[in-house]
Amino acid sequence: MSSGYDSAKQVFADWGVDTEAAIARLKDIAISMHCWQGDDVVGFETQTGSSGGGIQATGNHPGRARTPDELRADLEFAYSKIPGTHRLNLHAMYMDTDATPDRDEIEYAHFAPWVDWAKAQGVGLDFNPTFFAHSKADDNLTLSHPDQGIRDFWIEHGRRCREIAAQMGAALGSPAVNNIWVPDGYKDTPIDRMAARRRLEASLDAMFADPLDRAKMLDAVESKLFGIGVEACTVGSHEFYMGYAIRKGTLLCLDMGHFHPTENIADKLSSVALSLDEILLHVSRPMRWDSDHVILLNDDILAMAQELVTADLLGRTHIGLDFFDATISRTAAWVIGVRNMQKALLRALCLPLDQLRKAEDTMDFTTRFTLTEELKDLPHGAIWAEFCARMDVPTGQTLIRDLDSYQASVSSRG
Ligand SMILES: C[C@H](O)[C@H](O)[C@@H](O)C(=O)CO
Ligand SMILES: [Mn+2]
Repeated sequence: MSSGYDSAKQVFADWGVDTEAAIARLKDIAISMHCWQGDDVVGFETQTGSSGGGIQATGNHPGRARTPDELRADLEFAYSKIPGTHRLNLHAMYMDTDATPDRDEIEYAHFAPWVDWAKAQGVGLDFNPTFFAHSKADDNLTLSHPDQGIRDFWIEHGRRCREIAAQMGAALGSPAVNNIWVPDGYKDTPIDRMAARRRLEASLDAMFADPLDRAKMLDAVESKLFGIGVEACTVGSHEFYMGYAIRKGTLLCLDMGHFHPTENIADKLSSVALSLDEILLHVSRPMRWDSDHVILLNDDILAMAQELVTADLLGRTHIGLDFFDATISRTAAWVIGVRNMQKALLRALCLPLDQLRKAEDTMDFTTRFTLTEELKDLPHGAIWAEFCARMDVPTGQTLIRDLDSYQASVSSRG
């Protein structure tokens, strides 16, 4: 234990905060790190279409993972610099097989190498059907397409992904969240939004028709405000999916990049949690038209972590990340992004909640205000450094050197 931690621990203790309890709690929070930051959302299929689904990684920083083995090596490096044990969020387009199944033909065997790897690494897996980057998604319509044949193709893809996720969860002893995001929408104002939304609802119902064991997999649905090419209407809007998730008992995925820029996503947690058992987060950072910048330790992330703690939602929220930046080291993006989420959680876990609640409950807003501002001066960095030291991961300049040297080792990739 460092003397820096000793004195910081005492500072927090003087505020009534037990930093040992905070560290112990943080150690057990698994964050689902998304595979797609590692290769700019390209995937390992041979069959693709022109549709990017309105999402796009920009930049040409060297070192993009081109194979499952390269991606796994990068992931292993990233996990080795992140304190704790975490999860991997895999997309269906990242199958690892010599076969070339179309999306409506995929099977668990095509992902078995990922499960073997996850078992060896001690990480859990989450999963996502891929409803974009395919010729049958080129209209930016999939589950809500007017053509029944196209809808059936994607329903079959979704069904298979649920089965695959359930097998992953069974193999790893922890339920895999299977998250549905479809790019469906219209560039210009549609005449019949209701028809499109009825089609999406019917397709989801067909996909979810077989109940699967919640100990093995959990269904989640993800809304979006707009994307490139679907500026006028997104069929799977927030209201659509919130209603759907409540009625059908699925998880609702709140992606922080999928709302109007002035909306406070942290504020939504306590509202939706009253009507939902579990929530999935895609922690992200929107900027202008993009919904997926790498997360900073900024006010939005701090607020999100604070809500998870103060509303007691950590036990029923699955924290996933969703960003992709190809202008910087992809492994550094993962490491710094996950660590930022953890730092935000640590700060939230180190709040003197009793004092803050008491001030609010007694309408003493001056004290609440004074407390929140004075607390910003507490030595959070020393608690974080101690956590990293105990978990045997570097901080500061050592971390930067490690990130740089790994990046140098992958820079020659073509
Ligand atoms: C690749 C992911 O499925 C995707 O980012 C989705 O979660 C999303 O947020 C689309 O904007
Ligand atoms: Mn997302």
